[in-house]
Amino acid sequence: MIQQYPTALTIAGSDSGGGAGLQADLKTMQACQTFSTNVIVGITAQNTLGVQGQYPLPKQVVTRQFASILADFHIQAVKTGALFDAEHVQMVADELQWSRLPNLTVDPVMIAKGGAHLLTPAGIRKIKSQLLPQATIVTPNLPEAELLAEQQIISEADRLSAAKKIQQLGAKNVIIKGGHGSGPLVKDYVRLANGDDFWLTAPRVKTKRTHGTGDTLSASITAFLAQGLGISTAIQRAHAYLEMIIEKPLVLGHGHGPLNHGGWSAHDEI
Ligand SMILES: Nc1ncnc2c1ncn2[C@@H]1O[C@H](COP(=O)(O)OP(=O)(O)O)[C@@H](O)[C@H]1O
Ligand SMILES: Cc1ncc(COP(=O)(O)O)c(N)n1
Repeated sequence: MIQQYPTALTIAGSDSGGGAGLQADLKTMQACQTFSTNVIVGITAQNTLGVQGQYPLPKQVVTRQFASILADFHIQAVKTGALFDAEHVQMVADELQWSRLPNLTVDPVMIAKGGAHLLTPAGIRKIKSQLLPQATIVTPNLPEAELLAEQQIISEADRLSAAKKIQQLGAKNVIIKGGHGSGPLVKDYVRLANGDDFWLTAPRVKTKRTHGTGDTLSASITAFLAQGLGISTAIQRAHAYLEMIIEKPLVLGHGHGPLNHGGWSAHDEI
């Protein structure tokens, strides 16, 4: 039987609040017309107010999920999200290495919007040494880019030099997201493997309903890569999708609320 629908894999943590992590990835992929399988690396007890508990899963539970997925599906693109610690980053890097799955998006999730750390310092070092060399694209926010590039990022020139340093760690393409910046515009900086670069700019929406924005952008890029789009087009379409739904949030929870992933239709122009 020939698989007839674009299919991806997300390797991530579960968010009981439903707005970020694995749950954001699955909803995003569906909205962007790609089917996603999933490897759950750990479970968080979480809501819009913060992360109340983190429970990384035993190695056997993680590797068994990979085996089940790889035995059945033809995976066209992959993304990683919260991976918790060095041991789990290594597990995932090993599975990706031997399975040789194409189109890897690494979202180097380190700190949740509410301030909780979702990755240990040793986990950050492992992402740099084991995952970035395999990455088609890495999608850090500003604090994550500072940690990966080991430099402060204040000016636009700092973003350019940080993106170059992150490429030197092995990631082919880099997007440094600008949500944590200030000013009336949110500016994401993209540097492609061939050295071309560009900015994606959008009006800063005045909202605290930004839980899962990073997961949503990286899952959307993954969905479009699974469909065979080129990296530059996939990034631009993902950005357009995010900017469309961030303007129509669901009013839920008491903290950083979730996005409305289904808040666009396939007929919308993105
Ligand atoms: N207030 C906002 N208005 C418009 N776009 C935003 C806003 N906040 C974040 N974004 C967009 O959401 C995406 C995720 O950005 P960011 O918040 O920096 O990442 P993360 O969720 O990983 O911390 C980026 O494409 C960024 O441009
Ligand atoms: C399981 C999990 N994965 C990722 C995030 C990051 O999302 P955000 O930065 O929007 O809090 C999260 N909060 N929880």
